[in-house]
Amino acid sequence: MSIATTMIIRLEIRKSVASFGDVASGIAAAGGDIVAIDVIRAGKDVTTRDITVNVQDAANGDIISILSKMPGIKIINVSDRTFLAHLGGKIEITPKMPIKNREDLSLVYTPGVARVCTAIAEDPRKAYSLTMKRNTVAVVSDGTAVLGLGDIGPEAAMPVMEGKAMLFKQLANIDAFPLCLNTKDPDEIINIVKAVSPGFGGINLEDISSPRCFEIERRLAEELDIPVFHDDQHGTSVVAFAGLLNALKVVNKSIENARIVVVGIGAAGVSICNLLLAAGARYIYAVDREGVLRKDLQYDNPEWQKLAAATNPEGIEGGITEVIRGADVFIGVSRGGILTVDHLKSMASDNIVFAMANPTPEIEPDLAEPFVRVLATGRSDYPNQINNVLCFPGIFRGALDCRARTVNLEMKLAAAKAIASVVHPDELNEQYIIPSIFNEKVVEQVRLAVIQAAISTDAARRIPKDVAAITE
Ligand SMILES: NC(=O)c1ccc[n+]([C@@H]2O[C@H](COP(=O)([O-])OP(=O)(O)OC[C@H]3O[C@@H](n4cnc5c(N)ncnc54)[C@H](O)[C@@H]3O)[C@@H](O)[C@H]2O)c1
Ligand SMILES: O=C(O)C[C@H](O)C(=O)O
Ligand SMILES: [Mg+2]
Repeated sequence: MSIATTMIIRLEIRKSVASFGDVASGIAAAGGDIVAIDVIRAGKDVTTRDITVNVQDAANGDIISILSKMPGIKIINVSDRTFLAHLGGKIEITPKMPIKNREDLSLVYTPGVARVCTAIAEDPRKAYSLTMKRNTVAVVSDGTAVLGLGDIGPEAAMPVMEGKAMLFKQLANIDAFPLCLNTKDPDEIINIVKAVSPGFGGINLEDISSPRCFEIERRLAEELDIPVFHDDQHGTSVVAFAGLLNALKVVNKSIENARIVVVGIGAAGVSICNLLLAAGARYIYAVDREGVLRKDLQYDNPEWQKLAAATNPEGIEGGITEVIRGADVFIGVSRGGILTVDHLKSMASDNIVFAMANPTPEIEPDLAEPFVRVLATGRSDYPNQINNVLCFPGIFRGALDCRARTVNLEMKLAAAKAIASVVHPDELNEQYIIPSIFNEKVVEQVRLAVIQAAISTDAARRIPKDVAAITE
């Protein structure tokens, strides 16, 4: 699929050798459409210009290669719309009121602020009413499992964390702060998160590689009284389960009898297997690089050891090829390109395939489509986007609003069912098993379901007014 995009090319034209006309005809020849020209520097011999060009993705490379071969032309920089959207970062902090005069200053800052500080010192619970704590989430990453890109480091992880913060704000009005840590040591990560936690109402762990992520989350959840939620584990499993509930309805199969292959038993894969087991699945086959997990093998990773005992009931040996034969469902949370058309052909009829690796799915959707009944990916440019963004804004909105101590299994199952229920049974079909992230009902319904589940499991410390009104 080619998507029209805009690029800005900064180039120097040496006037004695080339003219702007040469540049314009080069761009036109490669299929680009010039929409703006800015003169950055007009020297006697050399002029520097920014040329804004509309192109089809496919033509991108052609334009640059034609221009770079032209005598007298030097390309200084090329930006596309994606890069331009990231200039200087994607979020900022905005005060709720302006400070216009001394009176305002003495309210929000010294001396007025001191009385508020004292009130909180006397009763720390007041942090929820007198600071931003009730609406803040820390998005914490060490940059070790960023999308499917792997260990690219904390600086390189920032654009994803800023993106998550944008989504928290736009979809659930939550103020989220990207915190990318320059350490991979679980003890140090735990200590840092605990140390910064007073200002936050919740902790969203993101893109921390497995198996380290399991211990980090478990210890933080035990030691903090605010919800700690590893999005790649639970956000992903909630959304995958929501999609699966609806996909199974489309093909008229049950979760209890479906043979489900999950590939990539890292953060997302472990949590998906656990949630599906909790929801009644009996035939799960958990495959990682060394093959399918089996009861008769020993694993260093305690999560794998537990899963091995609860999955692969027949003790099948081998890898994807062996377990996908006759399977009803494939869920990929591993890396791009590991699934083949032959794998798909060997599945049961009316098969369901969720190729969720980002940004490159386990199989190209165009390649898979003819051999799959219900197909979903993690991407926004194909139907059925199964991405954890359908979960984390609503689950945190609910958890913050009822001041939940934790996010427990019941809250996750409730969130998944809420997401699935946004697709009305009349609308349900192969191309529409999961609501769009822009569907405003998603956050609203996930929030409500999560609060109700938190209340009924004693995880809530307060009942929001609107929920109290419904339950009265
Ligand atoms: N769509 C979504 O909402 C969503 C959410 C979370 C993660 N993901 C994607 O899922 C993938 C995994 O994310 P994660 O956070 O669980 O990472 P992770 O590093 O914790 O786990 C990845 C696992 O995949 C395994 N793996 C790699 N290559 C494999 C292969 N060829 N065969 C079998 N297993 C293989 C690794 O050994 C590892 O256990 C990434 O591509 C990520 O972008 C998608
Ligand atoms: O960030 C995403 O788009 C989803 C998920 O958190 C991932 O790591 O791939
Ligand atoms: Mg992630």
